[in-house]
Amino acid sequence: MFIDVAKIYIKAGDGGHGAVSFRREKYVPTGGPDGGDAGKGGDVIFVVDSNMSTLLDFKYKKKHIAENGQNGGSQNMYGKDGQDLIIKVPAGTLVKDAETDKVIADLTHPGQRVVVAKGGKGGKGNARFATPTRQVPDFAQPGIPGEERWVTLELKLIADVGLIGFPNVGKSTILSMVTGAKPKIANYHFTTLTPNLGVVENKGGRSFVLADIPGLIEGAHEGVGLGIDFLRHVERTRLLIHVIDVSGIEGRNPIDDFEMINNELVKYSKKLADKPQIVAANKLDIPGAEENFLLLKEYLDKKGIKVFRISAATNQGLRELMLYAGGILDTIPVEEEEYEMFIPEERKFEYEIYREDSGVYVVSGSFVDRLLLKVDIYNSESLKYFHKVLTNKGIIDELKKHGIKDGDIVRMNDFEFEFVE
Ligand SMILES: Nc1nc2c(ncn2[C@@H]2O[C@H](COP(=O)(O)OP(=O)(O)OP(=O)(O)O)[C@@H](O)[C@H]2O)c(=O)[nH]1
Ligand SMILES: [Mg+2]
Repeated sequence: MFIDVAKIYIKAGDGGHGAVSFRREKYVPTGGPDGGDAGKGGDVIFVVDSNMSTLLDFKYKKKHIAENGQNGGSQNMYGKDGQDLIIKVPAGTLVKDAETDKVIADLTHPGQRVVVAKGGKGGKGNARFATPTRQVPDFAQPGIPGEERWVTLELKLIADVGLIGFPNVGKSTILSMVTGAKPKIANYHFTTLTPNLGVVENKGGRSFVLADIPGLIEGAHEGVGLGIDFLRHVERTRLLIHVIDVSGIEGRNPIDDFEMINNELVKYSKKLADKPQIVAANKLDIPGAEENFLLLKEYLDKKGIKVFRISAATNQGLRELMLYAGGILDTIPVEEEEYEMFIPEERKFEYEIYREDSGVYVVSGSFVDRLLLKVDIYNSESLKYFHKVLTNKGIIDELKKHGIKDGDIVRMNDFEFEFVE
């Protein structure tokens, strides 16, 4: 089975909590603080494995969770970091945030590694908060939760040239004749159910990777037949070879075939429809094909589209076609795929300030969410730290710009406090 899309849940490890602890020594009623720092949560890291060719593994295993960091201990004991979780994927895997469909990572070359979910930082132990004026810090930092999200994995085969066309026109036959690939070939529609790849070793020319995908029919963009999902695999090619059966044995007109397939391409993506395309008129060994070929050629000549006369079954014209394809490949610029990159909420420094009708100043956003996680609002020492961060990050100044005065109320999520300069 060929699985080329999968949706999985990933979660990086949570940071452990810093410890609150005091030394106990003989004859000393209360020793100094000795609560240790906690460990960081493990990251979730994607790595390209050249031995993998499908996303099949992800059909059964949906949840991928990295280890949490350990809590800090007394006597300044550090908590251990959680272990990273390595997820292996085949080359050509695009990792997208499932919610926004934005791209998190584009994994193309073997060995490539990308951290897709960051482990949370471990909290500092109370020993870290001791200062000359604060000798008994009775608080420590909690750990930060690890990033978590649902991601969609999409596998796009990495080929230079793609074969497209109606079912049964001879796409797989071409692949089998010009590469070492052994795709299934048969005289019925939808013989090919999953894409096939092969390498064209162009002697005296440029070698390239050729992809054969399942056939398209009218309405493919609405899911008719096998649909157009497989077009994803030719999205990254530089050139399309549009295979048309000019024998007419299936009762269709080759010119209509050409238009119909291109119409489906446009409905899938304008970019794909605009890709350079050459036509391979196939099955010229069948009587009557020649006439149809001439009509098709006249039609395509007017459009400036290059057409080749071939018979895949008898290996006629394939070498010229492949040499031509290899020859123009380098003249076609590789289009850098443009996608909207995903920036995790947790990594943005974002907040918003506004004044409610009641007069309360509201500060909200991912920055606030994160800050509140680090602060123990019932602890005065921790609150001083909180105030310091608000000052350093410019939030106090922002509040003043919004006209805040001493005694006004500020609300951050569930936490309200009186503003005092
Ligand atoms: N006479 C003749 N038959 C051909 C030629 N090329 C392919 N065929 C036959 O056409 C039928 C379909 O060939 P395939 O290569 O499976 O066609 P396909 O386009 O891959 O079909 P799908 O996978 O169903 O989309 C098979 O019976 C082939 O033997 C040709 O040049 N001449
Ligand atoms: Mg086929």
